[in-house]
Amino acid sequence: MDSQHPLHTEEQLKLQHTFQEIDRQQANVGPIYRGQDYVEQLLEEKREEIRQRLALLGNEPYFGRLDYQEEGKDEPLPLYIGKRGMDDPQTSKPLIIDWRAPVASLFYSFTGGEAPVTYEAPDGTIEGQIYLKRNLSIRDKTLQRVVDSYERGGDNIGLNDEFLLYKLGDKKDNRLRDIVSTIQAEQDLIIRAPRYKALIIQGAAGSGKTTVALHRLAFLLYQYQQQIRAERMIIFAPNTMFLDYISGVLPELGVGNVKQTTFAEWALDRLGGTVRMAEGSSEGNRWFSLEGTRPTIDDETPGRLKGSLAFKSLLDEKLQSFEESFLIDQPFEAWEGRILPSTMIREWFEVEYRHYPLVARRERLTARINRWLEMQLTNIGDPKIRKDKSKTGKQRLRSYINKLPKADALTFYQAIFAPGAENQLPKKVVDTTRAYLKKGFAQPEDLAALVWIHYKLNGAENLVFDHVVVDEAQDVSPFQIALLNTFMNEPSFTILGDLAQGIHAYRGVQRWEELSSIFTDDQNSYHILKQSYRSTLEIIEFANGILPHTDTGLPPAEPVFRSGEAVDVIQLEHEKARLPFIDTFIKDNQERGMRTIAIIGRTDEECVRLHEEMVQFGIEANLISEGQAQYRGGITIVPVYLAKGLEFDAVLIADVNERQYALTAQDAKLLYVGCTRALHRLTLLYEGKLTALVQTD
Ligand SMILES: Nc1ncnc2c1ncn2[C@@H]1O[C@H](COP(=O)(O)OP(=O)(O)OP(=O)(O)O)[C@@H](O)[C@H]1O
Repeated sequence: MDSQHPLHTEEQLKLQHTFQEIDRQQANVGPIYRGQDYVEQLLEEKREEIRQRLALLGNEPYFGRLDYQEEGKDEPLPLYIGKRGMDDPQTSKPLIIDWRAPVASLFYSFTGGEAPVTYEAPDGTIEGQIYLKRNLSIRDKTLQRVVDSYERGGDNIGLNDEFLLYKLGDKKDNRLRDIVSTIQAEQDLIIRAPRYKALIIQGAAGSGKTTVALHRLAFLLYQYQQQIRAERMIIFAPNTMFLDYISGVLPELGVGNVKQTTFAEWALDRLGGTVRMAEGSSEGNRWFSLEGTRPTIDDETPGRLKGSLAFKSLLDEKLQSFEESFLIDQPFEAWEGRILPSTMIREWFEVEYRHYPLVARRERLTARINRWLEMQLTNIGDPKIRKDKSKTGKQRLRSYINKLPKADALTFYQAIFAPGAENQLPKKVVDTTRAYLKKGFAQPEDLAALVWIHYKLNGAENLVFDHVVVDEAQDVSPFQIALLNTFMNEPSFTILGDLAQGIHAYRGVQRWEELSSIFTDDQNSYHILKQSYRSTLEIIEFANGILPHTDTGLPPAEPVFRSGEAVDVIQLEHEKARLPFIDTFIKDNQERGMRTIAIIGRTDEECVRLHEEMVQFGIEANLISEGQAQYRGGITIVPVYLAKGLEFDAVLIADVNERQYALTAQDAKLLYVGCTRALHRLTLLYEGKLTALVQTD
């Protein structure tokens, strides 16, 4: 809509008034309090919250308008919807409605037509009519764009997608962004789903899974503000660089203090420094290298096996028999003739302290025997004899307790893999695990088991989750989810992933049932997101061609109708042509306004080599390697297995010959991940014979 249009002027005026109101309210908040008075400090916390809310509104007060007439009211009212709400202090009427408020759900669920609409409010279902749905884009305090996606009585053809397409056409920087202004109905259902559910979401690449999960957290905090605390919510993501990439979304939504971590970091923290990770446990070397023979993946693959619920049951059995045989069947003899019978010791241990975890029971038992000993000593009149007996008694108590087995997670876990241990586990897994455990190291796939044992032996520290988000959940194991579930009174999970991107199949799940089986039927809630928002129609259709080779049986992703350029698959005449091609690709895309450009390689080694060659050629780029903590954006070289979760305006897959991407499900998943990283442009290069995963006709 052009800026001279009367509606533009109307909205311009409304915006000016809104900014004046925000300024007025900001001026009224009052000065910052830095004193020691407790009540004042509490008030200051509230004031600070208001300051932050108004600051957020000061950038972009709202993004949508819905003209809505509630049943029984005389006329429609314009509702302005923003990231946070703001009331008129005089009338207490809302000037801006928080996008998470019940009535705002209409903005997302409404897709046209003149039929009455309903939404769920705390008091029940509310019915009404919609007259107008308008998107407003405000940047740098100015109104940039006004798009009506519905007007009652109008023809409304094609209007619905216009604003979404305008947003999707944006070029990206190095951060994932919020999507409050264009959340789609299928996404909104997930965001607003009830709290006590284990939501499992299978979503196509680019369907907004990560984004939706973050918006869901913001929603839960709003909806259950009296019951849920941000500090007790946690997001698990695959690596620290990905965490950096998504770290902007929650603050943009005005949410702070939600812990964002990787499973390994969290697990090592729980184990309190008692376990170290083995050198060379890097996944790039183990699973994605092209050197040597490619490992096969089955139920005896260490990650699959140690992540299974069957392995957890095996540990539970071992833990139980450990507990049952924990005590030694011997009385405690403090000194000659002064005996505490073993039946008494067993009574204390098995009855009185039964509810404590093993480590605490051991401590309590020690203290109890010690108290018994002190009692015996008080009966001795002669101080010298008493001193002697005390010395002997304490020494004997120490050695008695030392005979009880050591109850720490690593020692227990080592015993599972000790020679001769009967554990029905495959010999190969037992041998390799024993070798590195002996040196005090663990591999990533041991962490769930170690934390579980630690928790069983020591009891849960004071750790309760109000909600857990697990992103890229196709890569996590049932054992990990079952473990996290023990830190909740009732399951409250958002578990999101895409089996077609299950490149870590050696430790992840192959079917969602592996995770849903942890929960009861009424706790489970399964959703599918088919629509893909990230890429152009051409890129999605191209990637859909690879999908059948992933052997996941998943349906093709559905594109939003955003057409771009054709995907190029280009054969190089000679290796020497590669660098000049990359150079031109980068420059060409930069000229077209692309901000993030990725050159995706197959392995770590290939990317390191390519990076060196590019530097020599005079092309500056950021090389991404495993363990990296930051994602910088700009021009990136990245091995395909680390590109998962990220996105780039333009992508060049550096070599797609048949050796790099063989006709296997695992390679198909890798190539699918690579292709679906691109928003606007995708090119594949190869030398020699093209991979059979790609069809050109
Ligand atoms: N409703 C929407 N409006 C605008 N943009 C959207 C919407 N949904 C998703 N997007 C955009 O699509 C892109 C993909 O989102 P996101 O990374 O959350 O998807 P994903 O399903 O986690 O992808 P992947 O499985 O490939 O990691 C992002 O740029 C996001 O901003």
